[in-house]
Amino acid sequence: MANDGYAKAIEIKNLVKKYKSVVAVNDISLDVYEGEIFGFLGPNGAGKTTTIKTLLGLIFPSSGDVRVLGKPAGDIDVKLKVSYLPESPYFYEHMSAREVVGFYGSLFGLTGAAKNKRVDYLLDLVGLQKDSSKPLRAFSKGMLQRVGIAQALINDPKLLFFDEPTSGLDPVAHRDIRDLIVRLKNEGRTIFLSSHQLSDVELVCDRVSILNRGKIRRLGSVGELIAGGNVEIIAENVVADDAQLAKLKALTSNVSDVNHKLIITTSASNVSKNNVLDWVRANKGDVISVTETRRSLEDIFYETVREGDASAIVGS
Ligand SMILES: Nc1ncnc2c1ncn2[C@@H]1O[C@H](COP(=O)(O)OP(=O)(O)OP(=O)(O)O)[C@@H](O)[C@H]1O
Repeated sequence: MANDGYAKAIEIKNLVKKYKSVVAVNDISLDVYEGEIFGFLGPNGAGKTTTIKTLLGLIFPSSGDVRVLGKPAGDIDVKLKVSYLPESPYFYEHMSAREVVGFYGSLFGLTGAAKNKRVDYLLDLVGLQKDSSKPLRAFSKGMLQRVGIAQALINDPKLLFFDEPTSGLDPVAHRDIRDLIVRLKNEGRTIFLSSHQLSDVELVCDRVSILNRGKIRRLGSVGELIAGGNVEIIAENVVADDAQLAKLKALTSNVSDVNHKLIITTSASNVSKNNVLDWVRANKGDVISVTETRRSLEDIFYETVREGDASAIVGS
C-alpha cells in the first residue's frame, strides 16, 4: 500500500528515551497513518510502554520529535481525541458498568440526556447492555475488558492505543474484542495495538513494527514481513561423499537423512532453490517433491528477537 497520500496520525522521528543509564528507546522513527491498525510488537522490555507513554505525553523524550494527530504529543487538543486502554484497566468494583462509563462521560463534559445516550450506545456496542447495572465485582475479565473499551470510546477518539486488549480472554471473548477492534477501524479510527497475541496481529493489523532492545528491527505490512518463506525439497537416490554433503549444507538451512531420502530446507528464493536442485541432479539424485512453506508472524517475531539477542552478545 502506498501511504504517501494518507494523513499521519503518529509521527515519531529519532526518538530516544533514557532512564538514567538505561536506554529504553534508542533512536526510533516511524509513521502511523490515519485509519490503519498498526501492530506495535516486541518482547518484554523492548521499549513499547515507554514509546506509548511518550506518545500520550505522560513522559518526555530525551531527544527526538513525537507528533500525534499533527501536534506535539501531550497537546491538550490531542488529549481530547486520543484514548488509551491499559492491559488491566482498574475500576471500582462496587460501581456498575453504566456508572463507570457515565463517570468518564462526565470527565469529558457530557451531561444529561446526551451523556445517557452515549453511555447506552457504548454499552450496546460492547455487548454489556444486559449486565450494565450489575456491580463490576461480578464481571469476568472479558466483561471488564469490554467496560474498558466502552470507557476508552467515551470521547469518540480518532486514535486509540490498546495495550494487550485480548490477553487472558477465553476464545469467545477474545474473538469478540478482536472483531470490535476491526469495527473501530471501519468507523475510520486509527488503532495503535501493542500485543503479544501474534495471531490476532496477523489477522487485523495493516502494518506492524517489531521493536527489540529499544530499536525497530522490522517494519512493514504483515504480507511484506511474512513473504519469502522456505522451501522443502525431498530427494532420493543421491550419491554424495562427505565433501559434496558439506557443499549442500553450505547452501541450505537444514539437511536431514530420513530412510535414505534427503530432506533439504532452504530459502524460497529462486537462487537458493535452483542451487539445491542443481546439486541434487549433479549427485545423481531424483527430486520427489518441492514444497513451499509459509512463515507466520510468530516465526518472524522469533527470528527478529533472536537476531537482536545474538547481535547484543557480539556487541554490534
Ligand atoms: N521508570 C523507569 N525507570 C528505569 N527503567 C525503566 C523505567 N521504565 C522502563 N524502564 C526500562 O526500560 C526498558 C524498556 O521498558 P518498557 O516498559 O518500555 O518495555 P516494554 O516493551 O513495554 O516491556 P513489557 O512488554 O514487559 O511491558 C526496560 O529495560 C525497562 O526495565
